[in-house]
Amino acid sequence: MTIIAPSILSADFAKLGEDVREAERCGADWIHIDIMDGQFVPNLTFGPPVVGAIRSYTSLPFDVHLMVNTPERLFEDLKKAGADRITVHAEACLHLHRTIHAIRELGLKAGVALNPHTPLSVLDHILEDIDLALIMTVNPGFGGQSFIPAMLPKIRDLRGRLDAKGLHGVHIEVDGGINGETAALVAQAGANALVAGNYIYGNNDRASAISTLKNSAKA
Ligand SMILES: O=C(CO)[C@@H](O)[C@H](O)COP(=O)(O)O
Repeated sequence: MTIIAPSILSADFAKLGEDVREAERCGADWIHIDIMDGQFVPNLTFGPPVVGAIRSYTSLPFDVHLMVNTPERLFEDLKKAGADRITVHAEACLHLHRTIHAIRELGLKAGVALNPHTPLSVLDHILEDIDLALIMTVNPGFGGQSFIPAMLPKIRDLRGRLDAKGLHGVHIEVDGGINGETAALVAQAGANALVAGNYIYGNNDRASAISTLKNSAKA
């Protein structure tokens, strides 16, 4: 079953807790939380205190996507705030293997995100060490951008590499421009976790948006 993770970047920041609760009621599987530092990406969002503030609104796993430089400085605070999985950008980590293990040593699931231009080969020697690979299907920083179709062969290639190594438990997550049409394409290519911001939070009927994503991914 495909995992649907609404990105709260597109939620109403004035009522984040309620929007997170609603996502759970509407059938979401994870809550995707975008933390941006205004340096690694041009946008700035929030940090661990806000993650902690919304924790009591849902029992869904918190899937934290760190678009920040030196991400390791946030790990302990994010754990205390209730994060379940933390994804760092390969481009932001000089010592990626060490960084991933620092997440796992806290008892959290570890993911690595790749910008559209970053080759899969950066994951070659750490595939066994990760719980999730996040293929960015837009350039990170903003919601509401258009899906980059050139990411489809990248997803397919990653699925092949994971299968070849028998790593069936590693999630392939995609993020950016996911809607009813692109959900089907990325799922066919091998993605099993779909992040969607605008498509869910921009829709008055969020339950129907989530079920459309699930059905498209299944088709
Ligand atoms: O990480 C990001 C953007 O950098 C995403 O999580 C966006 O929030 C996705 O938004 P949509 O493209 O689905 O509107």
